[in-house]
This record gives sequence, structure tokens and C-alpha cells, in this order.
Amino acid sequence: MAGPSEAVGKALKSLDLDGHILPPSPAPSTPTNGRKYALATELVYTEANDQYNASSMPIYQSATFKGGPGQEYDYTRSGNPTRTHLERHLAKIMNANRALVAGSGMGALDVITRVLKPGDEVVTGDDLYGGTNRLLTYLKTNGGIIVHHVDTTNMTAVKEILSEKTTMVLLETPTNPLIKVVDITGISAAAHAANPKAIVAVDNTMLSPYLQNPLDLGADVVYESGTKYLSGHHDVMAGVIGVNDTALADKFYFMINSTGCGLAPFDSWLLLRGIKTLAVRMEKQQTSANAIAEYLEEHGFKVRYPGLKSHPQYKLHWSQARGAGAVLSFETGSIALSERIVESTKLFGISVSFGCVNSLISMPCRMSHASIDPATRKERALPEDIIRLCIGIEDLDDLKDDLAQALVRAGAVRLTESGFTALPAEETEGQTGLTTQVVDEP
Ligand SMILES: Cc1ncc(COP(=O)(O)O)c(C=O)c1O
Ligand SMILES: N[C@@H](CCSC[C@H](N)C(=O)O)C(=O)O
Repeated sequence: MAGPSEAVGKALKSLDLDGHILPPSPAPSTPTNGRKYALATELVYTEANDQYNASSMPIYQSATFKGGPGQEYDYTRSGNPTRTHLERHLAKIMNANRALVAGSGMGALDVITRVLKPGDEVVTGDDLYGGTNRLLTYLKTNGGIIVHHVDTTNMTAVKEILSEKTTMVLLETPTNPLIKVVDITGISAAAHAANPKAIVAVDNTMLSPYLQNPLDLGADVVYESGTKYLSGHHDVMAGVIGVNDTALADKFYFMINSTGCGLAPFDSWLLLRGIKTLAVRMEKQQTSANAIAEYLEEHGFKVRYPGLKSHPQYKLHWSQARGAGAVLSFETGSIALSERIVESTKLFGISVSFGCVNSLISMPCRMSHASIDPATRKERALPEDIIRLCIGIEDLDDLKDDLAQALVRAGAVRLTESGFTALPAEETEGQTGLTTQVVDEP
């Protein structure tokens, strides 16, 4: 009988990754919006512009700046040279006229939604990051805002709910964690047709500006959690906003200064440092994510990832993005089985968040999306057994080996001549783990 290493080895060998080509897309290297160089170059190309020609922008760790009225900086809540440097750099790579940075992604969304008034209507998705759903629910309950959740992959449903009363449309694409892809151009046009003053805001956290630029697709505002791909190392919380309209940018700045949620100088510096390696991290992460998505799909799992041809909005995704990112999800048919898989991985850390150099595994309904009550999760068809994988920059074979041993150990697969295959749904419920023909290594 085959032991786990042999079976896993066989399964890995059967997978031919050579020659794998990501689907065609607009070249990320093409300079746009007045940028001088290709995006990968612009990410690292910043002029610190300080008196000593420092190669890295200094951290202006100062709350106050001496001098009188009319000087550029007086108080870090209102502005700080390190933060300004980051904002200018971000505006360039987000294709925005102006970028602003807050203390977290949720801080950025709070700034954006503060332009809403009681009675205003927001149209948003039925699959959203749990914290976004929590803030919108709070605004609905306590702020007099009317929030419509709709399947944003269904244009007919979206058009039916849009009206002249729609003040804001809030989109995530791909969504977290169901990886649904939403038509940014189509929905932006429909929202503006319904109400020319409607603000279309797109959460770009799942792809980063390296792979998708919503402002170029008709959105009014792009925001994202800089905690994820932009910083890339699990060591800073940040939120970024990009906007073209000057009046809107001024309103956002007013909110940041008034509420004091601007990003601190040291965190601004950390984000600047992270952004420099965004292109290499993202290329490596999404190439591995693509290989792992294919690996799981080939072994019989239903995988959600926009790099797979089986993704229902595959074509749409590649018409608006330059890559599929590094987050994917799949179901097993059993909550207990999913729990055992998550607990059996060794390299994949059990953690919330994504977009960093380490690979992570989680069960969204227990973790990132636990704040959405179980009845709402059911209503919105968020599977309780869903597992989310966030692929890092580790060696791909090590990651696949780790997943394979976890699937085998958890009893999620049946060993076959050529490797293993996912258990059929009707057999998953009774599984208790380690039931396959597997012996532990000494
Ligand atoms: C899609 C998405 N948007 C926004 C956020 C909020 O970001 P932050 O944690 O930096 O506040 C998160 C994660 O937290 C997220 O996954
Ligand atoms: N306890 C946190 C959970 C953060 S989830 C972070 C990230 N967006 C993800 O999707 O993993 C909370 O309640 O907000």
C-alpha cells in the first residue's frame, strides 16, 4: 500500500506545470495615464526629494512642525512629508489624480462612507468582506442609510435596484471569499445613468493596482486594504483611497484631518517599502495560485479562482484585470472535513488576511466573515465549509505537498493509481479523517 509521500509524489509528478501560460491580458508593462515607465518600474521609482538626497524617503517621526501660518506642514494629523510622499506615489500607480491614506482598509471605507447622509441609498454586493458588511449594517441601523445587497454579477438585478436615489455603489471584485467577478464598467455606467451624481466605489483589495485599475473602468473611487498586497508582509495596517474628482478628494481629506485617521509616518514608510516589491511578489504569488487552483480542480475539487477557465466570469475578469491574484476558495461538502484540512496543513498558516509573502488557510465563516450572522450567510449562499487559500511566495512544490498531505490526512481524498481524487459529496459527511490507506512517517 502506498504511504503518503509516495502517493503525493505520484500525484505531483502527474501534473505538468511546464508551459503553463496565464490567459491573455493587457500587458501590465504598458505605461498609462501619463506614467513615464512600465508599472513594475514606477513601483520602485520614487524621488525622496529631501535635503540629503536620501535614497529611501525618511520617516518624519514628528507630530509638529515649527514655523508660522502658511507653511506646508504644521501637525501630522493634517499632513506629514512621509505620508504625502506615499500618497503621491500611490496616486501614480493607482492612476488617480489624488490618493489619500488611512490607518486601515476599514478606516478608508469609513472616510468614503462619511459623505453619505441619512436617507441616502447604497447598492452593494451580496458577497462582501465581513468587516465591510459590518460597517454597512451599522450605517443602516444607526445612520439612516438604506443599504441594498444584490448579486452584483447579475446585471438585470443591479439595474432593477439602481435609481435616481442611489447615492453610492460599493463593489468588490473579485469578491471575498466567493471570488465572484463584477462588471466594473457596466455597473459604473448603469449607476451614472440612474443618477449622474452617484459615487461608484470599488474595493480593489483582492488584486491591488498592479492587476486592476477601477478608475480607468469608470469608477469614481478606488480603495483598498494596504494591509494586504501593497504592504505584503503582515506588518502594517493601512488603507488607501484613489480619486480623480478634486471636490471629492477634498471631502475625503477633510474627513481624514477631522477624524484623525491618517496613516502614521512609520506605517507610511513601511507601505512605501512594501510597494517596491509588489510586482515581483504578485507575479510569483499568482503564478503559484494558478498552479494550485488547477491542481485542486484536477483532483476533483470545485475551485473558485478567476484564472481557471471554469470560472463563470472568466472572460469578464480578463477584460478588466491583468491577473487573477493569489486568493482562491473551494468547498469540501462537510464543515468537519474542512476543519480537519485547515488544521492538517503545516506550511499554510491558519490566519485571516491575505496578500502577504506567507501562504495562509482559513475558514471564512469562522474567521474573516464570522461577523455576518449565520442566517444572513445562509440567505446569501455563503457555504459554511468554504476554505480560503491565500498563496505566498514559498516554493510551489512545497505548497502542493503540504496541501496534498493535509487532504490525505483529513480524509478528504481517495488514493488512486495516479495519485488521489476528491471524495464524492455523499461520502464526505461521515468521514472522520485518516481513513485513507495512509501510514504516518516514522
Ligand atoms: C476585501 C477587503 N476589503 C477591506 C478590508 C479591510 O481592510 P483592513 O483590515 O486593512 O481594515 C479587508 C480585510 O480586512 C478585505 O478583505
Ligand atoms: N477580527 C477581524 C477579522 C479580520 S479579517 C481580515 C481580512 N479582511 C480577511 O478577509 O481575512 C474582524 O472582525 O474584522
